[in-house]
Amino acid sequence: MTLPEWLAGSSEEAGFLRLVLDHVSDCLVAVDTEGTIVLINDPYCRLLGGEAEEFLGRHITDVVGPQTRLHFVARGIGTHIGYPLEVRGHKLVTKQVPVHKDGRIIGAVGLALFSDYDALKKTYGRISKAELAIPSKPKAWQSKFGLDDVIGTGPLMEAHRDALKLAAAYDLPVLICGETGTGKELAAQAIHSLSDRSTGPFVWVNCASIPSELIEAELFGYEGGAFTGARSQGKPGKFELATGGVLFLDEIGDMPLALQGSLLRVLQTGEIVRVGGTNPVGIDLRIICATNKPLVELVQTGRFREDLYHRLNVLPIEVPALRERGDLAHLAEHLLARIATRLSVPAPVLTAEDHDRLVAHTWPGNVRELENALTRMIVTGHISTASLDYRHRSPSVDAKSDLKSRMKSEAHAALRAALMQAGGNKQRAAEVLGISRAQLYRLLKEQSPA
Ligand SMILES: Nc1ncnc2c1ncn2[C@@H]1O[C@H](COP(=O)(O)OP(=O)(O)OP(=O)(O)O)[C@@H](O)[C@H]1O
Repeated sequence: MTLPEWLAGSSEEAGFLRLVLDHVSDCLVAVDTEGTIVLINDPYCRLLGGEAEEFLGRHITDVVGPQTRLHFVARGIGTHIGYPLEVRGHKLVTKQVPVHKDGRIIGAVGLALFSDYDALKKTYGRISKAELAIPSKPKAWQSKFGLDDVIGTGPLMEAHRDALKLAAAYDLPVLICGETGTGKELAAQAIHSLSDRSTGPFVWVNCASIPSELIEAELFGYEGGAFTGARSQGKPGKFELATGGVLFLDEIGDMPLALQGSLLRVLQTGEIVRVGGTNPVGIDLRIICATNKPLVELVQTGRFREDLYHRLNVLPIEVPALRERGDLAHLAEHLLARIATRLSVPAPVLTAEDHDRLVAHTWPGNVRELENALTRMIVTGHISTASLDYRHRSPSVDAKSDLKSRMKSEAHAALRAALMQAGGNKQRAAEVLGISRAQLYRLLKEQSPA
């Protein structure tokens, strides 16, 4: 092994350290903050098929390949554990950790946790068989859906699935547009699941629902004591949590203008600064945005920054509205089966009359509305869609109070169905309905006798 000056030396300790590093049977490499290799042990040199002198002083990506993240780790994006890497035809599972000195990051070390992928798979199989609990990423960070969950037939849906596959193949920003409930979040999750970042987190932020005074701290994190009520040890923001994966910015059209400026700066510099902090932290993530707002119109009327729009709109995806898709019957059958399984009841069969009713409706709430109507059908035995046509009808003044009470009772029926579907879990029921927890509690309160 050849050591950099700061590790080289003739003392007994330095000699012993060199031997230890070479006798570690796993590959080990260290870089400085520029990503330049400053240390590499014999096992790694053997895997690379060369001598240490050939590799020292070169950038890690030149030697190991572009998919390594060690140079980002050396710039402070955090630790990667279990990061898969293919080096000269060898599949490794690595751990990449920053090296600190006097409270500052001075580089990073990459260590192969497993150099033999097949052996790892066999070990994993044995562990799974023994049903040992393997700690997993928190559920909220994982994408739950893949391309197979995007149900639909016909040319529009085929083109949609092709667009998702294309977006998954390139590590570029994606802007997903479409009406409410069309499956924009589903599309974002499918892209993440299909992409090279699938082992990284999928972190979701709803730009419309976070109070504007909290949104900076939520996105960029904060240092301890940054403001009244802040945790003393500080908190990482969504950008940091999404390191190595995808940050999904839902309802981007509702992002306050001031924050749009901050987001643009992050995208330009690739760094964030926590609220109350001074040190920039490098970030490595992919941004996927979604909106049901006409973003171009928002740009024209000055409510959305044009420069940010162009940064985000690299790979645009338009999710078709349900009424345009032409595959309603197919989708309905599929969803009915899925909901029935979730509720542990047999799936009802749709009659010709049911089909007619479904096709006659315009589905302003798209697939989410269809899911809810079908859930209600399972619970009540009949399809009720009419009152949800409110956006497409103009009721007379006399009809308004009747319409209001019918909408209320529809909302309560939907609430009961969603609670059943979610096994009584209110958070999940709110998600099923696409409303906030506070709205769900309001509905529950309305429903309960005074
Ligand atoms: N093609 C599809 N196949 C199966 N399920 C779908 C499809 N599209 C949407 N869904 C389902 O419809 C519901 C709404 O989807 P999603 O939350 O992705 O919509 P959205 O467009 O992000 O909604 P919003 O604009 O209100 O945030 C989810 O339960 C989702 O699984």
